[in-house]
Amino acid sequence: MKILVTGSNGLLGQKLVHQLSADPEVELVATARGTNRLNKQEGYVYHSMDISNLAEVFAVFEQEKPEVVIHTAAMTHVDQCEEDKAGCEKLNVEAVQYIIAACSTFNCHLVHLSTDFIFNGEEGPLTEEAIPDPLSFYGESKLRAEQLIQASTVSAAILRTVLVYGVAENMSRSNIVLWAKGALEKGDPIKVVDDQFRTPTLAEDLAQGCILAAKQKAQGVYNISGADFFCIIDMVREIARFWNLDESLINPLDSSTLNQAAKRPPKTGFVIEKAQKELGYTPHSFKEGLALVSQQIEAQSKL
Ligand SMILES: NC(=O)C1=CN([C@@H]2O[C@H](COP(=O)(O)OP(=O)(O)OC[C@H]3O[C@@H](n4cnc5c(N)ncnc54)[C@H](OP(=O)(O)O)[C@@H]3O)[C@@H](O)[C@H]2O)C=CC1
Ligand SMILES: Cc1cn([C@H]2C[C@H](O)[C@@H](COP(=O)(O)OP(=O)(O)O[C@H]3O[C@@H](C)C(=O)[C@@H](O)[C@H]3O)O2)c(=O)[nH]c1=O
Repeated sequence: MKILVTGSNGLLGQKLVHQLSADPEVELVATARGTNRLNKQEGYVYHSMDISNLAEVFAVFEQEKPEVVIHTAAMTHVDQCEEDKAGCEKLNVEAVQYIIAACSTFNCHLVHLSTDFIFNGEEGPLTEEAIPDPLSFYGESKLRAEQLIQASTVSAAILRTVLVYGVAENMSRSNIVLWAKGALEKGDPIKVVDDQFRTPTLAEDLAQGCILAAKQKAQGVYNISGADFFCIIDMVREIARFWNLDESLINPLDSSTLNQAAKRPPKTGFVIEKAQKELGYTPHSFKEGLALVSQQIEAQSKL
């Protein structure tokens, strides 16, 4: 099966490249904007592909004719989306229309990535049937992308995920596990919200969910996240305990005092039973996820 991945330099994109390039059933085409930033460059084909350039998207699809595309690329800095709405619209909505058009022309199945930020966070954990009501422009853009896919005739799965964490190379965006670990190791006091609730997702688990959906050409909406539901401050305390760091450096904070440009939903998190039953999705526990991250950090430090 030939699978094309967009955004292969990103956190999820990198995990997909590592898993799919080692899979004998898969012929992998990795694409990202500009150069390939991964150290591993064997076992797959790479094309520079800017998802906001319709001609480039069509040229790559024409040349490669993939059977499935896993569309991970997006503007993922939530505050940047609020401050640059036109840029966000271009990447998170218009570019999705280009991917839909390419899938339709080349008869390609689409696996699309979406988010818990399409919800208002009044209650959680949420099932696939929960009613969207985004609080931020990022959430709104991702919801409109979902609606474009649902209104199209392409064969597609929409995978919604939550607060992804993990280690990758040359990352353009950090994540809470690396951020909290880094600060606590330096002995810096940190302020952590005690009014947001999530089911954090190990990047490797999300990649597994994408690959299961791709191979089965799953259709419809699936929640793909971790199974452990946390208040963010408790999650950070767990990070401190895992690496034997000083928990007294963690101070509670009310979200409203963070002064972020975009509002975050207070309580999300997902019920993942549908993905477990229908796709065979088997996420790690948060503790197992931290153990994997720890091994990867050690391996990186030996390079
Ligand atoms: N991270 C999270 O917590 C969550 C993520 N998601 C969704 O999951 C998906 C994957 O996220 P994740 O891997 O964590 O995010 P990253 O920010 O790590 O990766 C996104 C990638 O998209 C690339 N990109 C941006 N613009 C373009 C473009 N014009 N053409 C091609 N590539 C482009 C970026 O490239 P570059 O590196 O060059 O900037 C980046 O590598 C996204 O769709 C996101 O909305 C959903 C919920 C939670
Ligand atoms: C900056 C900061 C964040 N936090 C908390 C708030 C939040 O719950 C968590 C992560 O905050 P960030 O601003 O890094 O990430 P954030 O933009 O909230 O993460 C989101 O990313 C997008 C792409 C998604 O789709 C979502 O699923 C979501 O997880 O850390 C603190 O507690 N203290 C802080 O100083």
